[in-house]
Amino acid sequence: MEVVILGGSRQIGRLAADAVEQLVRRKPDAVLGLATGSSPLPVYDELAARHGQGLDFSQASAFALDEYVGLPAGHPASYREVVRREFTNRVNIAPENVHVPDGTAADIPAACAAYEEAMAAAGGIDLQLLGVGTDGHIGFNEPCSSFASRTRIKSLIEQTRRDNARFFDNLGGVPHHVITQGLGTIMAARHVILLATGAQKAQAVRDLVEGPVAAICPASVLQFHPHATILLDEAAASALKLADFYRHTYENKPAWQGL
Ligand SMILES: N[C@@H]1[C@@H](O)[C@H](O)[C@@H](COP(=O)(O)O)O[C@@H]1O
Repeated sequence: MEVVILGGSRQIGRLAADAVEQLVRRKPDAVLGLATGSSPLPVYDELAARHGQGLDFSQASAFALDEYVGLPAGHPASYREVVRREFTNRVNIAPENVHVPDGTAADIPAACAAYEEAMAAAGGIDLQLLGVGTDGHIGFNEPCSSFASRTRIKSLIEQTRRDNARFFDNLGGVPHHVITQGLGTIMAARHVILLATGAQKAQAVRDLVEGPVAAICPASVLQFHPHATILLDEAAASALKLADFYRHTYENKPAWQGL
């Protein structure tokens, strides 16, 4: 796990975009894993700007992490819409190469299995962007999710529904159920980049980076990932014991090393 502490979300967006750009230039048909929420927005802004300068996504494909169950097609808070609005419509990824779990499926378990199959058929996720919930969730894998889990239906805890109510008219509009890639699915991505900003994430960041690996903090499973990068601002890093060590390590890293 590499922890990088940066000045703010612009810098975080640029560094994550550098990793995406290097991947897409090296492997034009790269498979990207997309997160929603506020944390990845600076990355998408930066990638949209770079697309304007010629960065080509025409052969790339993308898989979203998760989706609410039961929102009508076109609902502005559905992740299918968010992914389209915030990223894929702003670059030249072919619409048929953009995948989001089907939260309207009549047969949810079958839709989840089909999603796993589509990821496998695409060759697996090359680079997975992640945010983190204040309770340590990644995707919508709430505390005590199985580390071996694959894409499936989950229930949201109230804290997550409250955190996400800002995207809906009111708390009552936030679905109770979601489809999410499992922790096992996320762990199969070849590189994961988790982004966190703000003091409200400091405890979750401390737990995931320096706490014991425990299902009560689902993101802590990333300590077992062979290539996990954690990009933080100062506020999100404020509870880390070894913050100075992470700064020193990153500042003294050979320039060719990349993320
Ligand atoms: N399902 C998403 C997560 O993928 C995201 O990481 C989290 C944090 O969101 P934010 O980045 O807005 O804090 O929100 C939602 O619950």
